[in-house]
Amino acid sequence: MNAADVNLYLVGFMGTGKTTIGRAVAARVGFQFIDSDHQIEREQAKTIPEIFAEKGEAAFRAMERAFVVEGHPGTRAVVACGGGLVVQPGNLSELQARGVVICLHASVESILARTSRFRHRPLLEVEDPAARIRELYAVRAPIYRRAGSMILTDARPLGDIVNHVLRAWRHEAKDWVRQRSAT
Ligand SMILES: Nc1ncnc2c1ncn2[C@@H]1O[C@H](COP(=O)(O)OP(=O)(O)OP(=O)(O)O)[C@@H](O)[C@H]1O
Ligand SMILES: O=C(O)C1=C[C@@H](O)[C@@H](O)[C@H](O)C1
Ligand SMILES: [Mg+2]
Repeated sequence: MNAADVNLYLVGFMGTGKTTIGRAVAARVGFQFIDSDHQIEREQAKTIPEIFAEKGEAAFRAMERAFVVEGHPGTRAVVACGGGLVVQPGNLSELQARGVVICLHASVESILARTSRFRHRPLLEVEDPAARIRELYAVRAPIYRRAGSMILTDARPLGDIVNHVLRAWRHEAKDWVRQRSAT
């Protein structure tokens, strides 16, 4: 495969900017943009809060698993992954086999500010969302660190973050192709 066609998967905690950055990066390179949360909502004809309330988190995780295994194209896609998608065993290695994985990162303060504006993240619908973010981030941090190169999205112009992601992706796509052709 040509390095210029390799998929990009954006992973990371809620509110780190996967959807926003992913859409902008896809537009820059003319790739298809896919968001796992949006695709699941479309397929289920329900919002994520409705899925969590009516079917439970475990059912949502099974939908994410199905998305990873069969829900997206082979090449030329930028995929924004739901914040908990790589926490489920096996999903990260599937993504890494299909393209470059980059992890977006942000401080608890930024995440809190960005997620408090909208109420569509059921895991943060608690009395003390800051404590919940710290708690969840602590559990997930080792998994996110393993996922791929980390790009900080705090207090930086969106265009800078997009350029940084593009550079990291281009660089890593060459290694990704090299490794695959060596095996
Ligand atoms: N670099 C940034 N600076 C300021 N605001 C940002 C930045 N990136 C994203 N935002 C804003 O933060 C909010 C959350 O961003 P976004 O929905 O892209 O996050 P996400 O990582 O996709 O979250 P989730 O995992 O819940 O889907 C949005 O309102 C977006 O406009
Ligand atoms: O971090 C998480 O577990 C989640 C993140 C969102 O993208 C959604 O997938 C959902 O709200 C769960
Ligand atoms: Mg998103």
